Amino acid sequence: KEKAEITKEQQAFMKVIVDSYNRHQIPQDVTKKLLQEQYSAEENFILLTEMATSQVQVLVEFTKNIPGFLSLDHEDQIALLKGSAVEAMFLRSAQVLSTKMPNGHTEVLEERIRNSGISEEFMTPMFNFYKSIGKLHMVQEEQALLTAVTILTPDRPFVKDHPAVERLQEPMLEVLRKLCALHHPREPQYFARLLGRLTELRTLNHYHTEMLTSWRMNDQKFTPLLCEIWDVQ
Ligand SMILES: N#Cc1ccccc1NC(=O)[C@H](C1CCCCC1)n1c(-c2ccc(Cl)cc2)nc2cc(F)c(F)cc21
Repeated sequence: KEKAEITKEQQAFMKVIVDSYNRHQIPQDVTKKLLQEQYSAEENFILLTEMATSQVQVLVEFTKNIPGFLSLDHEDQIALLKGSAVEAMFLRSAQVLSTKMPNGHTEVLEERIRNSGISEEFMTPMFNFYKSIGKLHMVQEEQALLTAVTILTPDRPFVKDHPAVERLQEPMLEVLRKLCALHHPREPQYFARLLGRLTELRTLNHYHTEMLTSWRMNDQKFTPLLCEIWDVQ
């Protein structure tokens, strides 16, 4: 019995994460802009760097609210942020695309992204991921916790104190497991499928530098923050 129930302290813990996730939302202006008109590859790239830059700032604020994160070794805090920023961006983008929109909007949005300037070869892996996230119909709490679980991945490059990160990730995974059972009672494998998406997310990590440098335009410009976070320039 007690295995399934979300305890009082887990509820409080989850509230901190979900409130912070909701508070640190980028206004959905990216979808409004993309739905308004088809931009050139140059304009889309600038929009991407703007969105990605504010996404990193939002990610830092969200991460600071994860209970225990600020008591980690400072260099490990940086390593976790650097290691998860791209995945958090694709996870956020997938969640934006899987948001319920008026009829036809999702198709237009997809079309605009397909023609945004990204090289053809990356479309399939990217949209496969977006589709697989969409099919999960995650509730907001699951989205927030999945993002937190992604950030607190112990085996990121340069993380020194793995056990300390695992100790933070474990309670997160426990609450997420209970949430999945609660919101998807008829899908006992839902939690496992959710975590499987994190593996797919890592493969996108692998593509992202090429996605940016092969954007259909010459000499892409990056903000200093993105040069830090993305392995570019
Ligand atoms: N960055 C970022 C970010 C942060 C918060 C919310 C959405 C974000 N995504 C974005 O802005 C980009 C836009 C930027 C303009 C040109 C077309 C893509 N994006 C990406 C996409 C991110 C990266 C890389 Cl290499 C390729 C694609 N997949 C999207 C899916 C969506 F449904 C969506 F609306 C936007 C999406």
